[in-house]
Amino acid sequence: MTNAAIDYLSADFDEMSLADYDHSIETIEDTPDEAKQLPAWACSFCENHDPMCMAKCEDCSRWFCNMRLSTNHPSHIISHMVLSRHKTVRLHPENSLGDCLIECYDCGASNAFLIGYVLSTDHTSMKLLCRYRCQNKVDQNFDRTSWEPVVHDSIFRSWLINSPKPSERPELTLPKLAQVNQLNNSFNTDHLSSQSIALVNSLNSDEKLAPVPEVFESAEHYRDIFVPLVELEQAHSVMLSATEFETNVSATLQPEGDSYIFLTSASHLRVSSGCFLSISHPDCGDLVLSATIIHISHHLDQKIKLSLQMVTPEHRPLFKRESGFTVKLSENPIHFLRILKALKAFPSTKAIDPVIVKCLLGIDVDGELPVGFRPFNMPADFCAPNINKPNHSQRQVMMSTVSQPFSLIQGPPGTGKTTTIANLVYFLKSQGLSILLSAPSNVAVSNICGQVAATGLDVLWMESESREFITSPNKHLTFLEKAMKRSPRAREIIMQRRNNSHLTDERNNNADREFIVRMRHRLVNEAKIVAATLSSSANIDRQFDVLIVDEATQSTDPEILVALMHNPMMVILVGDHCQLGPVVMSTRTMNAGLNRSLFERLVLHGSKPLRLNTQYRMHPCLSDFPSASFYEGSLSNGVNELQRNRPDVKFPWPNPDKPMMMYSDNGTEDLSPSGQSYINDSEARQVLLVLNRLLDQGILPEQIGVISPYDGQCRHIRYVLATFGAFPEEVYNKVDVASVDSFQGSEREYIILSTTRTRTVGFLADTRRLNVSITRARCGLIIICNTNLLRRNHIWRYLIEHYSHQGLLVSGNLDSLVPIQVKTRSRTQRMSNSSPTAISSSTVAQLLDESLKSASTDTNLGSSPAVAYQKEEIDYLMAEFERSG
Ligand SMILES: Nc1ncnc2c1ncn2[C@@H]1O[C@H](COP(=O)(O)OP(=O)(O)OP(=O)(O)O)[C@@H](O)[C@H]1O
Repeated sequence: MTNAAIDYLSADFDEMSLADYDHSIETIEDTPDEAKQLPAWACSFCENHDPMCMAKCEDCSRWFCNMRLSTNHPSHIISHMVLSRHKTVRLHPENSLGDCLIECYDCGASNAFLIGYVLSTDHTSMKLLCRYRCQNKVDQNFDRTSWEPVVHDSIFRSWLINSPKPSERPELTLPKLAQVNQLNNSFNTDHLSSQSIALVNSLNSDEKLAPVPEVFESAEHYRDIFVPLVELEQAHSVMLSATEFETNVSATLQPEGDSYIFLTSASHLRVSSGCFLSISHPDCGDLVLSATIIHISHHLDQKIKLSLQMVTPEHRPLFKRESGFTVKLSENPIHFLRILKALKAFPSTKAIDPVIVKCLLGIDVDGELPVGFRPFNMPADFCAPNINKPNHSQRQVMMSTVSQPFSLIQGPPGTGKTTTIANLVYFLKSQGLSILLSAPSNVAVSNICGQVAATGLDVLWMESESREFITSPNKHLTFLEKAMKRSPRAREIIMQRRNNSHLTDERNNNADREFIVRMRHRLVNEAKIVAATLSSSANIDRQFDVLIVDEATQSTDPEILVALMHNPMMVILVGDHCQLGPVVMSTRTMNAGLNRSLFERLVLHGSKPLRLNTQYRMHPCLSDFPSASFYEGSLSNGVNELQRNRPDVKFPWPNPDKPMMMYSDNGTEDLSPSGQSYINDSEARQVLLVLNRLLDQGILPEQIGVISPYDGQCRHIRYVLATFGAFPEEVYNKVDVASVDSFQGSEREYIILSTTRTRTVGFLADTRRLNVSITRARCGLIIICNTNLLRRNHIWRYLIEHYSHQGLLVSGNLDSLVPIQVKTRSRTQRMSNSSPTAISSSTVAQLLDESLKSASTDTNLGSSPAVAYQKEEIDYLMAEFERSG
């Protein structure tokens, strides 16, 4: 069962009255006697057993009908497939097509979300063909352009499986979505322990969750609000892992250097670096190969290549297989357990200074200072070696920060958050203070370690042990690398462990482990600057004078509590609440406010963050809109047109002085092959044309980023590039194609954005996602979108008008682009051609607030594609819910 399912159905559940609920339970409980008389093919969600309406899920051998509760709700079979991630469907023997799988006529692919039909040129026959392998290879008797998916608008086409309206079948009691959720939950618990099943059952509770207030009365109050929310999140994570497996997977497994390569088409698992994977095969008995994913790359034909570091030593029999693997992802519960431990200890702990506790709770400290705190005066000409000399706003922000115990630093895109942190660390260290540097994700911790180390300071990165084999920049700063340099014995033990030869002798093993633990203790206590993710900081057993959290707006409130347990007298949170916030899995916890960071809560409560205001990333024409729309026009440009213009690049910009354009495309969205996201083939092909044009001009592929809010579209774009691209595959492989959410914090010279949606705005409506999307490019931005849809949304309409009034909204052939003018609402609301877009800050505040309510977001899994993927599911299901509402 997926979290999205639960969200979707829990949302419905919340809206049911208790009487409805009682009645629905009775209805479920009343059915068994009758159900006994139903044929084997009766729908597992309702009593429908009309053979023409039925489909069998081949992945679990259950039958479902193709009816939906009301317009735009998914049909029962599609609900089940989405909730359970099942994809193969068989028709009933009495169906006019007979007892057959819905599969590709040419290659036999049986993922129903991949299958579509093409008509013969004389319109007398049709063929079922899969989207990727066979759609483009039809012979001349068929019209390739007529290909349409068999699942349309969350239901199988009715010519394939009948789908009467509920009003046509009044005798049927159709279950509420909440009941569908509960029933489906019970199908998916086969792989769970009894403890996990208990957790999962707690998901169906109708207990109302108390909302997160802006201010807490006490530590007990804080604990009582957050513990149930974190426990619910944990339950969602367990449910997610229940569906994270695929059987009958075709793959090859081979050694490569120190690691192993698993090349597979099981691409719908939400893999990300650091995930734990187990691989087994029915022919190999109980042999289960356990491994950590250390690198992921995407291949032609939707294949992914996983580099694995094996945890189990014996796996050779698996090498001989090429199909039939079972692949399962495991969730790591430690993250939630650490947060819960900190929350439960919070009321009685002495580990946090009372003044810092008040700051955390949102209580006014009234001039009180933490024990040992003294305000510093920063020298006006302060500058750390080897990094950028601070600009005026950075210096102002640093001076205020070092004079107070608790600071919020807001860094809009490209304004030098990392540079500011590195300068601050250099100063604070020079004052003899010890510093814990933290962030929600390993990527962010690595980045900050690199900048601080560039000033010549020594940083110890306490990377989690599970990431030992994952390559990342600044690895030389990690504990294991430093321990190996410090002691030959540590080197020997770590090298032995890496070669798995330590597994043989248990006694030596214990002694070795103790040696490493002592070494760890020694290095941590000697270090003045230690870095770790918020979660891993729970393993660091010492106090620090200062806590600095980068990307603080991407972590939930209680995640920061984990790091506060180190008793800092100075806390500095750095982030930007106008960009994407933390991801939470459940709509219920989101509605209660768990997706709001501590930073954001304090800003909403009235704290004014210290804002960095000079951006060094974007061509000035690109920063106009974000500055006016999201930062009250306060952003100034640290770079000028000359520094960002590329006169050597002959690209058909509608205005050569403004390297930006919005291309209006009229393609249509479809469900992705996973059934959980969206693709838009027409936009993907337009991306290819634009990308080729940039590459033709000599732009390096590494300088170009292709982004979409939908992971399904990113995968589809990769396929289109690899299949239809004019350049060699190696060139396209160097172009970063990634979801907007995973691109937060990154930049490229040129960005191509494909917004994908054509029916509903979905989670494009999140203002903060829009902000991230349009602030990644340094030299040029091309937005490919459906303007007819997007103009229905408030903030997107402003953006469309901004482009249109400058003649930058276009359609047609790249060599003869045609400008499009959009009608504006009134002269006063119109955006000027010469001055930045004018949207009042109250409008933006309101939009941001609305976004907050509707947004779902990220954690330490954070910038990983896996999480972006989860968000899509939520979006997909929630969009369905909204439409049905
Ligand atoms: N004071 C400065 N003078 C000149 N360039 C600067 C200065 N501060 C930052 N920069 C440049 O601005 C760019 C962005 O800096 P940095 O990576 O620190 O920003 P950031 O706010 O962390 O970015 P992001 O939005 O990706 O989080 C870098 O190229 C950096 O060299």
